[in-house]
Amino acid sequence: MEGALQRQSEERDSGIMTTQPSADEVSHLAVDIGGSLIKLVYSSIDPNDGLDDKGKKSSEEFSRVPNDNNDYPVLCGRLHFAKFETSKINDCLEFISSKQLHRRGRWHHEASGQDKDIIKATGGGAYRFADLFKEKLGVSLDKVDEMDCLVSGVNFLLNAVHPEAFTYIDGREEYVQIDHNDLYPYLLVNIGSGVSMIKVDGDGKFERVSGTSIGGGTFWGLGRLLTKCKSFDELLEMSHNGNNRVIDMLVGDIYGGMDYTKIGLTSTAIASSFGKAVSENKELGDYSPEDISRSLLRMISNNVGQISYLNALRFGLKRIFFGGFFIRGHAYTMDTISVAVHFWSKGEAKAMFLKHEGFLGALGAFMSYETHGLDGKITA
Ligand SMILES: Nc1ncnc2c1ncn2[C@@H]1O[C@H](COP(=O)(O)OP(=O)(O)O)[C@@H](O)[C@H]1O
Ligand SMILES: CC(C)(COP(=O)(O)O)[C@@H](O)C(=O)NCCC(=O)O
Repeated sequence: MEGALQRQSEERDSGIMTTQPSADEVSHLAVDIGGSLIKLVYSSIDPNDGLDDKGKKSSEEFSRVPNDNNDYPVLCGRLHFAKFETSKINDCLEFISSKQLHRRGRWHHEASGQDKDIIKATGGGAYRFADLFKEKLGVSLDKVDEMDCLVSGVNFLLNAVHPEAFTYIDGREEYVQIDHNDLYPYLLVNIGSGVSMIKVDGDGKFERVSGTSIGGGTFWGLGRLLTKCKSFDELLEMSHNGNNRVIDMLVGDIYGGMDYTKIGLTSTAIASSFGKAVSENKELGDYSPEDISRSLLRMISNNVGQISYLNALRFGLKRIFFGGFFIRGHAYTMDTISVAVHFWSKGEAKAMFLKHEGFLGALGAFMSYETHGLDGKITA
């Protein structure tokens, strides 16, 4: 599959994809309504669909073929992904309505009328916005647990999609060959608005072992307040050009430019995030938004990396998969998390990232059509 899905999904911030299946071809829609973003996953059956005007793939094909009875399992055809800001839920509803994604097409003529008006939904918004979906689209949300969805989403990706997981070391993405016989246990760290850490022992076998409220929402919320930037992408973009050393207090700042070798800290290690702002007689406006964004991104990525490692250590886990839209395939974020995991584990644990990072929950909800057998099979 060409490029990272992250890049494809960025093109879809407006919710507009290059090609759309017709309503007749849409088979299933699932939504994950989080604290910051709504994620949609829907499938279409037409094999020609999903190609943009340049003939490139704009969505992902999952090649489950009809079974012996000539039935199509839910997860067949082409999957489409879209996302919206949760604060713009009306745009999302408009998108679903204009594409008739909630009206399953000709493949579902045999599904009962009641089943047709139900869509699988996960995330807190499945509760918060249930009435709105009913009012605006006339559909009921069949709620699926968020943690269940994250785990089934990631297990599906790790087992069925290659390449999916990759490491990010010294500025290089390297895809990881997953050994299906040696996948479990692992730690899944989902960095959404907040952060959940889940020890996964198998299909449907997991425990949420920890979490932190210092996550993607913190980066975006604090960043917006401190830099006055207008979008998450702008904030992330600014971090590219920033220098965290302007604001962060380094070990060298405290130790007169020296390393603190005895406890393994180099002079360039951050001793205190944002710590320099205390000792300098400067106001917020004296710092560049780029430097602020860089320090903030580094602080949060480092913190998540460190807590993740500590939880991996707690349970003797060597592999940590990071998901959630905070990552956004962003080089500096992945680098900071990788370095934190490497540093704290002394190279024992490995940070891995996922191409479909932000769609784990939505994919899990999508797959629950199959698991829960809402209408299970589609007769061709
Ligand atoms: N376009 C965007 N708008 C807002 N936040 C974004 C955007 N893209 C990435 N993010 C980041 O992703 C986080 C949300 O990640 P996500 O996995 O969707 O979590 P949630 O389910 O809580 O919405 C935000 O808190 C922010 O850090
Ligand atoms: C409550 C949540 C599961 C909601 O998921 P999200 O919308 O952030 O993806 C998540 O924000 C979280 O795990 N927060 C951390 C709470 C804590 O453990 O302190």
